[in-house]
Amino acid sequence: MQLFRVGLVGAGKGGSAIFKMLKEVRKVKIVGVCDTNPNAPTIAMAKKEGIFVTTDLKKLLAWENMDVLFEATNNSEVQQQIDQLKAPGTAVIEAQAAKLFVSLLEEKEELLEFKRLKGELETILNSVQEAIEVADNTGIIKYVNPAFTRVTGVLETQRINKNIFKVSPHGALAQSLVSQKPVHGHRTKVGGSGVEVISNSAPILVDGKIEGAVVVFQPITDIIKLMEELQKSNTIIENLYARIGQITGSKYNFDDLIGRSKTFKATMEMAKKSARSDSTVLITGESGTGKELYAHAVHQASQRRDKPFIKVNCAAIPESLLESEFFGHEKGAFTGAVRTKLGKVELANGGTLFLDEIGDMNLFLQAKLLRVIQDREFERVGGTQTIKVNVRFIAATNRKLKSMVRKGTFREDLYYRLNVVELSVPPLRERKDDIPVLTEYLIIKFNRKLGKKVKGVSPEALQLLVSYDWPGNVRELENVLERAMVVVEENVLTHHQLSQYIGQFDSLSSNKFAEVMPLDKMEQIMLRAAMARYGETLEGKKKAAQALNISLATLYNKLKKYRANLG
Ligand SMILES: Nc1ncnc2c1ncn2[C@@H]1O[C@H](COP(=O)(O)OP(=O)(O)OP(=O)(O)O)[C@@H](O)[C@H]1O
Repeated sequence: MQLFRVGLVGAGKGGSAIFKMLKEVRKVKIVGVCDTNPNAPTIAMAKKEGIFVTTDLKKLLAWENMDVLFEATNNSEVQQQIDQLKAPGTAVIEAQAAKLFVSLLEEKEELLEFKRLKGELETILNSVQEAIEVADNTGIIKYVNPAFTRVTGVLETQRINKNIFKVSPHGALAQSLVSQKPVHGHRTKVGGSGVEVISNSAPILVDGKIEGAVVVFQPITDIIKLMEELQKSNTIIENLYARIGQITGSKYNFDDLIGRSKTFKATMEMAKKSARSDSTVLITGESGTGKELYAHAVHQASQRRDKPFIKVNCAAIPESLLESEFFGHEKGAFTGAVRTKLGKVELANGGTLFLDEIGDMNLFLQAKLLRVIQDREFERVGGTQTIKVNVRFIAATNRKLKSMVRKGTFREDLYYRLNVVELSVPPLRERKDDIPVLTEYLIIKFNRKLGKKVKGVSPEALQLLVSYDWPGNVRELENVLERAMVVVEENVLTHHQLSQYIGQFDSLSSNKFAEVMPLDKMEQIMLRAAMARYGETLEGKKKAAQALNISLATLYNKLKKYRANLG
């Protein structure tokens, strides 16, 4: 900013008034004050401000680059001296004209400030994405910004000087002019363009008097359409989540777990305790001991009972699909990913994720699972967005995870993350007291399923069941009883009937084949053994197919072929 360098001669009353006036002007710098009286009032004021003061006029006039000199002595001798000695570029202004000089300076400054503001405002108005339109208090349109034309397709020349009450009588701008109040979120079509917009307007009030109004608007066709679509999608998602909760809720509760032995009761106690917390649970135990049943029951008794219970069988899913099965994938993440798919982790949000056969999970996925358990967040395959979830984890395995950790096939950190609460389900041979009650319970269950009226087992039959070791645990007991009940005519199961089915698992698994037999017979025996071991459910068949190293489809074909013989 260019400063006017001024000097003052005469520091009396008049000089003092000029001094004060000049101090208020931003563009003025007082370079010196002169008075023959060193005690004149302005001399003290100037000294205080660090301004040069002198009693010798020559010294003040020696300032070369002084633009203006104010003469406030009213002394003609002094005036003459000034005329003789001042630098040629210095203008002399008498005290009476000081006020005029200052107001001219101020006006100039205001003009410059106005120009600057106008420039700023123009830049803002030109660069905003929203359309802006201004009308005066009679409704004549005075201004539209470039975005107005971009949004509406109406040229500035077609709009300026039109009357808003004619071109957009129902718009927000017209409303604000009439009501002298702001209008918010007004949805309308811009007159003459048909473009749907959402607008906000406000009156322009100067000293309480309406001078016009301004409206700012955006095209809403796209925004609203997208919002409506989004709202629809959100409703669908909410409904689907509710449906997932209903469909995937756990099927069993603690009442479905039968037993009376001490070991059974201790396991139940532990399981019930874990249901009251939200900790991760690792259920261990041999195949068929009821690990999955416990997982369902823990979820069912927990706070999460109304939320999904999602099961992943880590052994049944091909390794290549496991990651996407777990975490889902984005559309186009890989060939065949035609749409975005939610993974089991996401589906289980709010509820429980049951990781069955966790010992069969590969190391790569173990690392990914660890992150979800630790941070409760993950990304879909092919996705970049981090998704947060609130999931409780329950894992189960019949493998010895600790020795897998030692061998390096199971991550130690994951093992400890999973094993917050360990629920170890003992094999049936270690809780033989449970066999009579389980038998009773299963007979009732199969009576219902098969439409039979079996009352129980004979004392010898019970003796047989209790003395047997049940390598396939409760599942094997279930299979033996069901097979016997399918064919039984009487209402009591005998030793003879049960002994036909009992032990198949044992003899087959201990590989006691002495005789040579036709291969198709051997195949039948193996099929029967696999079905006895894994059960007739879809899960069981999947496991059987895996154990036999054939596809599920082949298993179904073979079962169909040998159905008559398999009984
Ligand atoms: N205490 C029990 N009371 C009633 N039924 C039981 C009990 N324990 C197991 N079962 C039944 O035994 C069968 C096998 O149980 P489950 O599938 O839970 O075993 P698992 O330990 O998960 O087996 P795997 O390791 O092979 O997956 C199921 O039909 C289940 O209902």
